[in-house]
Amino acid sequence: MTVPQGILNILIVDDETNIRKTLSYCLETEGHSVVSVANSLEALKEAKRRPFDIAFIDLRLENENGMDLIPPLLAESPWLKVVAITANATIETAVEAMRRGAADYIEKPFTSAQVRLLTRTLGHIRDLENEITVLKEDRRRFAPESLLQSNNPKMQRIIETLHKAAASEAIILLRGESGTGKSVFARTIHNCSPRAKKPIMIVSCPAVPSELLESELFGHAKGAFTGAVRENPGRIAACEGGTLFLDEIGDMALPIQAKLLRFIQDKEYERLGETMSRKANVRILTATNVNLEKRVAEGLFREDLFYRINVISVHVLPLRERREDIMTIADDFCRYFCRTNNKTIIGFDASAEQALRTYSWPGNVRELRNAIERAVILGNGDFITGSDLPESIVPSMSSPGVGDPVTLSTLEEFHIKRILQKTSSIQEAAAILGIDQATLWRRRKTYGI
Ligand SMILES: Nc1ncnc2c1ncn2[C@@H]1O[C@H](COP(=O)(O)OP(=O)(O)OP(=O)(O)O)[C@@H](O)[C@H]1O
Repeated sequence: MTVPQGILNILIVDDETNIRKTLSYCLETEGHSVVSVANSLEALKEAKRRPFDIAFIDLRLENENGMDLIPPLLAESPWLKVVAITANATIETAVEAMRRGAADYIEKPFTSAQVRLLTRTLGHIRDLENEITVLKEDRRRFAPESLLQSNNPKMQRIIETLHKAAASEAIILLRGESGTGKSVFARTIHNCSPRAKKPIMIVSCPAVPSELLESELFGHAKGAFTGAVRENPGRIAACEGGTLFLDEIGDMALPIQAKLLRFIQDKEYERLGETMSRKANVRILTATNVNLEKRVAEGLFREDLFYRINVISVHVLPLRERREDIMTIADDFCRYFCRTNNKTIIGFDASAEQALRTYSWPGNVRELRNAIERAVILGNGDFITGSDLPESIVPSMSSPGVGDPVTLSTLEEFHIKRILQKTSSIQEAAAILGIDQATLWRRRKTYGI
């Protein structure tokens, strides 16, 4: 279990001065901020004044029942984790405290170690809850409905197909250039499917070295290979009941393709280093930005697997082929990055709009997103201007050459862009650049290409 790093706000409600002192000392030495009170009235007053994460409540307060304090405290702070302190715990008292909303209970006399352990566990739960709130907020900001709209008739048909297919169990193959939003579509398909409440796992095939991809997907037993110091259940097991999204499936090595085919056909697989077959109920979504038919013809992709994953195949259009969406998406990003950077920018001036509308966007929505984020951060006025946009999208700007007064990373970005435009697969581009595919994948994410 991970120990929470955050400071917790803790309330202690106990009529015994000694208990208040010992508990406070124990929790404060752990770095937490503690407030201790002797009765319900003071407890409620404190809870109105500041948000607490955990409350230790003695069930036997001087003239009152601590049990009665639990519901009003929770009404004030629904996230609060209440620990009931009992003198001689009976199952009935513990059950009653839990029924009223306590998260746990501790019996007197208790040790500092018990208190610390309990606090860490509850703090860990609070951390997870906070994380979920942040993720939900992120999801709300990028709500599928607002994301998946297009002014382009072809894209509208594609979106409609995906909405229909989402409800089924069908494997969907998302095709399209890098950065067109295939992963965004995959998440949306999952979120619109009956599996929405279960996890979606995303595995980007080129991002994981080939020799590790098999164990990443299917898991491994302890000692299955050098370095396998503990067992790993794998991503398939981790998204039981949910969806597994295999990004850039065209880059998957042949031996792993064979194992994936078996899983798709039989819903069965084995962990690395084990002979026992395991079952899993997982829907597969895939994406590729390479020509899979060509890879089949070259013997690099199994034909039988290709037919299996090519049930519903959708081509997500590059941004340059749906220019009517550029300004809508740019406006959305502008609003989003203004919120996250506390800026108030009204929109784009004519020069910026002209540049955005005419640029070819080889990095598609990803490149547009990066350009707008940068412009929002750098922009000073009410409007984003052409000069706030990256040099690469302003037409008059020529590519930097070796020896020009530019940074190494600018040169690298331009060079990688050029090579990607000239080559038909990631492997080919990586081979020319002299770096491995995983490195190229990371560079593309960094530069938004
Ligand atoms: N319709 C959209 N609305 C808002 N943001 C989008 C949209 N499509 C893509 N994006 C953003 O663009 C970036 C690239 O999207 P995504 O990773 O889904 O592309 P991809 O086609 O899967 O790329 P790759 O093939 O390189 O994995 C992400 O930051 C994503 O949030």
